Amino acid sequence: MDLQMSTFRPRSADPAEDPEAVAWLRAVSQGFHQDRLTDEALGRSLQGLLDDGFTLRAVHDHDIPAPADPRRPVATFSSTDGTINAGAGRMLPARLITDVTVRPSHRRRGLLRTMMSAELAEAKAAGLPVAALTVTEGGIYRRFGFGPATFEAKIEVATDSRFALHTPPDGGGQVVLVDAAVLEEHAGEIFRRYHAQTLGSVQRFSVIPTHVSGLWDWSSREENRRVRGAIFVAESGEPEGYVAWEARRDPDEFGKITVRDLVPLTPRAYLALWDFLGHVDLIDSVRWGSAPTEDPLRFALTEPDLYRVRGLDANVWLRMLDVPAALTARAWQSTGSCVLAVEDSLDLVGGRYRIKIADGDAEVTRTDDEADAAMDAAALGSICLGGVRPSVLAAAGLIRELRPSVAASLDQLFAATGPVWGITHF
Ligand SMILES: CC(=O)SCCNC(=O)CCNC(=O)[C@H](O)C(C)(C)COP(=O)(O)OP(=O)(O)OC[C@H]1O[C@@H](n2cnc3c(N)ncnc32)[C@H](O)[C@@H]1OP(=O)(O)O
Repeated sequence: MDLQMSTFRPRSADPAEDPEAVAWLRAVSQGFHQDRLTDEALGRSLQGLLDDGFTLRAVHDHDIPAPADPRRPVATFSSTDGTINAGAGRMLPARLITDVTVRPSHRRRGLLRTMMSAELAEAKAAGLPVAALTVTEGGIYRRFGFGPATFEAKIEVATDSRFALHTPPDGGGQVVLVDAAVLEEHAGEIFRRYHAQTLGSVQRFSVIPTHVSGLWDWSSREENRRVRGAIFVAESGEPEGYVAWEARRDPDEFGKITVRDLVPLTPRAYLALWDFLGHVDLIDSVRWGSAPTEDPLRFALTEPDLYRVRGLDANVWLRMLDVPAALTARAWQSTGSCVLAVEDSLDLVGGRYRIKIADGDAEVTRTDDEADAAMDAAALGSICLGGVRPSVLAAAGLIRELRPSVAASLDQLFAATGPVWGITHF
């Protein structure tokens, strides 16, 4: 095999003018078992990559025998830069990684490792404090120093005649049904405000409003005409949240709603949107895969048993690239200090760090002082936003206490400034 890795940027949204990016996109869709891409899908994908400033990484096998096409990459990878809300409205810059595929004929020969190592080294050199990704399989990325940092609950709520809230929306605002184009128009701005105020949120790519509205479904690469949408409009006339969903129903049976996206800006918008979903006729259950892990809805229901958690998934995995930059970027609420020893098999952030916290800020410096606890880069990625407690990772064997019971004081030190919740998938 004559394998060669390259990086490049898409040049045009016209598939005819960018065969290199087209071959790359075809390889990605093959890797994720998606349908072959039409010209329209290629054009939209290229436009999305251009709009969001993506860099594409590819591995080509120049020795691949005919009739295989040597211009089609055998491995793909892409990245761009975005932000993660790190509390109190502070934004943590992040290298966002996606589109990772390796052709079945070339798997388990180290191509992912080669691409990931190069990407992380380049992101660190470019000054990014962290890298982030969402996973297809949880077993892949810890070895590269990624730890799960934010979580989302898969829930199912029975919406039969028992559905009622303790405090039904009081008339201060209204949920209105909207057409897909109207939902698309508002979804980007509503999410932008959600991102600015929600700890753990990751910036979304520009194609998402079109995707959530169903006007162009990013998975099926065609319009999804089943999607419906509603916006909660406050008394002031300001949109304060939206929900997009798909309903499915067999004749003579009650149907089910699957929420595609639900973005509330206020607690009252959240409850009003749920009150709406809970009272859709001919529907007896609503499923959603991105509920907050501490969900107010469970407590708002007069019959809490209507609320069932079907699963708890990691949303975003974080990889430290610059520990002082990452930890000083987040908001803190306690006072104190600790020394952490960080081990890193990729040699990007290994070492000992003193973390001093006061008045909502951290001062983080390298030190030779004795450490209070030791962990790998992935464990630090998990606890860095406050979405995972250090004592839980200590109990899991992923943080070693070097002073008795230090994990409990690390819990206090690293405590988040609010609920940690992410609803971005990439
Ligand atoms: C951020 C995202 O894009 S998530 C999407 C990930 N992509 C997919 O799921 C698409 C389908 N899968 C694939 O294309 C490939 O199997 C990949 C990309 C997951 C792996 O690519 P490969 O080139 O085979 O991985 P590579 O040979 O570099 O393996 C690196 C290490 O990861 C391990 N690994 C690779 N895939 C997996 C897996 N699915 N589960 C657990 N471990 C894995 C390897 O054993 C190896 O471990 P080691 O170096 O510690 O011994």
